[in-house]
Amino acid sequence: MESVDVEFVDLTFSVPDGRGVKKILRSVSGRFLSGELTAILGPSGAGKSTLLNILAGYRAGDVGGALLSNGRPRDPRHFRRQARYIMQEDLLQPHLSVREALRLAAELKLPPRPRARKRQAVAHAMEALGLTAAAATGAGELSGGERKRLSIALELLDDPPVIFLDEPTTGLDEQSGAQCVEALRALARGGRTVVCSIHTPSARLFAMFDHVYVVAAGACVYRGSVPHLVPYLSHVGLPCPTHYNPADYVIEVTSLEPADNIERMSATLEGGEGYRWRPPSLGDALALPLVDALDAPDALDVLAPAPALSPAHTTPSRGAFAGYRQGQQAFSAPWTTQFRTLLYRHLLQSWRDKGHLFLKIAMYFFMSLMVGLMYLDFGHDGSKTIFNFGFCYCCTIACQFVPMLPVLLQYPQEVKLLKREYFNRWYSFNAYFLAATVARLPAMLLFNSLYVGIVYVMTAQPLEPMRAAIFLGTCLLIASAAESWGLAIASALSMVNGMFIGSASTVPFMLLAVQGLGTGLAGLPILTRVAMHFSYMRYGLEGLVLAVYGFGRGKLQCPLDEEYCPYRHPKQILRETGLEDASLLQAFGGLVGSYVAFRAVSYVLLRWRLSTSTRYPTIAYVGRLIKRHFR
Ligand SMILES: Nc1ncnc2c1ncn2[C@@H]1O[C@H](COP(=O)(O)OP(=O)(O)OP(=O)(O)O)[C@@H](O)[C@H]1O
Repeated sequence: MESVDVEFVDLTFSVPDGRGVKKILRSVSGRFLSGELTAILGPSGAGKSTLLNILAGYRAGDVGGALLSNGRPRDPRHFRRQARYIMQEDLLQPHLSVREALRLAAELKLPPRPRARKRQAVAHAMEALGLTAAAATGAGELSGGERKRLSIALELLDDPPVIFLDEPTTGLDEQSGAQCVEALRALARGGRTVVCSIHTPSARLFAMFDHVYVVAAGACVYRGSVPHLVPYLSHVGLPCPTHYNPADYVIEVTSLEPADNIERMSATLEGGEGYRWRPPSLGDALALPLVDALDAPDALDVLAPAPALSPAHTTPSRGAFAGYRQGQQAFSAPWTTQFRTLLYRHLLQSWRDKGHLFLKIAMYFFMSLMVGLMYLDFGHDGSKTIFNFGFCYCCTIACQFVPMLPVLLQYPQEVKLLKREYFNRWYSFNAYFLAATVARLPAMLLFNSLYVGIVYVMTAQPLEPMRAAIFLGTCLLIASAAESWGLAIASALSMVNGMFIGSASTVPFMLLAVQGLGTGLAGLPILTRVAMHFSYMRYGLEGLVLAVYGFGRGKLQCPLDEEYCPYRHPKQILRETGLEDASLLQAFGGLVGSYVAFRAVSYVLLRWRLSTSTRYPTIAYVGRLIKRHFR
C-alpha cells in the first residue's frame, strides 16, 4: 500500500507589498503522516490557506524551503498524481444527481475496464461519505454538508494517498461539520494523509483530529497531538483555563498584540526535537518515539472523545475504491473517453438547465420579432435598400452581442470548476477544450437558425436557398467568433471586468465594420483600411450584404407611390457602402480566421490560468499584474 508522509522544512513565502515584501510564511517546518487526520489551525490571516496551497502544489512560485515526500525531495509532477486538493468553494454541476456526478467522475478518472470496478468505486464513495440516501438528489439541492461530502467523494474515486482540504467545515452547522470530519478521519484511518485547514473548531470537532498544526502570523506556534495542546500551553506559560476550548484559546492568545506569545511559542518549538511537541517528562518516562507519542495515555485526554455520528462511517482502506494507481501514466482514462464524457456532461448540463434554455429561446424569439417588425418587408423594396443595409448591420450586432454576454457572465464560474478538476487531474486540458468547443455548437446552430428563420422571412429577403444559406452561415460565424472573443476575455478576467472589457472592446469592431460607407474604401486612410481587416464584424457585414444583394441580383421593384428609387440596383448599394469588391470567400475566411484566432487566445489564457509552473517568469509577472489590477 502506497502511503505518503508530507514534510516541509523551513518553508517561506513572501509577496510584494508596496515598496517592500510581506512575509506570509516565516520558515515553518512540519510533517503530516499517513493514517492521520491533521488540522491546520490559526487566527484569520495567519497563513493557513497559503500553507495548504503550497503543500498541495497549488501555489508554486516564490516559495522558499524544501518539500519532501516520505523523507525525499518531492517531485512535483509525481506528487500531483498522488494528492488531491478540495477547495473551500464546492464547485459542483448543479443539474447532475450525486450518483450521476460520481459516475461521470469515475468515467473520467478511472481506467475504462473493468466497468464493474467503476460502479464499485462509486458505491464505496457514496457509502464512505454517507451519501447513499442522497444518491438521486441533484447537486444543486444538496445541503451544505452533503455538498462538501460530495466534493470529497468525487476526489476519492481514484483513491489518492494524500488529500488536502481548505476549511471543509466552514459554513456547516455543528452536526454536519462533525459528520464531515468523521468521514475524513475514517479516510485517514484507511492509510491516507488527510490535511485540512480549519477555522475555530468546536471542542467536539477539535477532539476528532489526530494532529494539530497551529500557525500564527506566518510562524508555527504548535505542532503535536490534540491532547498535548493543553500541557503545551501550560509549558509556555499560557495555561488554558478550565472549561475553555483549547482551540479557541490558542487562537486567542496568538491573536494578541504585541506578538510576544507567538515569538515565545515558536522559539519553544524550535528548541525542541522532532516535529511534534510532547510533554518532556512524559516523553522521557515513556521513552516513546515521537510518532507513537500521539497515542498518549488517557490521562492526557483533556477533551472528550468524539461522539459516535450518524450515519456511521466505515473505515475505507486504501484501495477500497477503485484500487487503481495512476502510476507514471498521465491519465487513467484514454483521451477519447475524456472527450466523450466531458461532451456528454456539458450537453446534459445545458439540457437539464431548462430555465436557462427556455429563457434563451424566448430571448431569441423576442429579438427576432423586434428586428423583423422594425424592417418588415424592406428586403424586396427598391426604395428601402439603404434601410435594408441597416438591417444587415443590425443582424451583425445582434449575432455578436447575444451569444457573447452569457459567456462573459457564466464562464468565469466554469473556469473555477475547471481549475479544481484540472488541478486534481481529472482530464487533459485539450480534451476539455475540444469538448467545450464542440458542446457549444448545437445551441449556436439552434438559436441562430431560429433568429434567421424569423427575420429573413419577416423582412422579405430573397427566398432563394443559396442566399438564405449564406445569410445563416454568416450569422453563425459572427456568433461563433463573438462567443470566442467572449471566451478569451472571460478566460482571463473576473465577471465584472469581463463584462466591461467585453462590451467596450466590441466598439472598435463595430466602427471599423462601417468605414467607407458613402465614400468608398479608396478615400480611407491606409491605417483604417488595414485595421478593417481585423474586424470580424466587417467580414460579417460583407457576408450578409452579399447574401442579399450580391451574386448578380436583379433590379428591385420601386413602389408605385415612390417617384425615384436611387438604390434599386443592388450594384449601386454595394458601391455606395464600399462593398463593391467584397468577396464571400474573404468574408468567410475572415470570420473563420477570427474564430480560430480568438479560440487560440482563449486556449493560451486558460492554460496560463491553470498553470502553477514558474518556468516563464515574465509570463508569471504579467499574470500577477493582471491578477492584482484587473481580477
Ligand atoms: N497574493 C497575496 N498578496 C498579498 N497578500 C496576500 C496574498 N496572499 C495572501 N496574502 C496575505 O497573507 C496572509 C495570509 O493569508 P491566508 O489566506 O493564508 O490566511 P488564512 O490563515 O487562511 O486566513 P483565513 O482564515 O482568514 O482564511 C493574509 O494577511 C493575506 O492578506
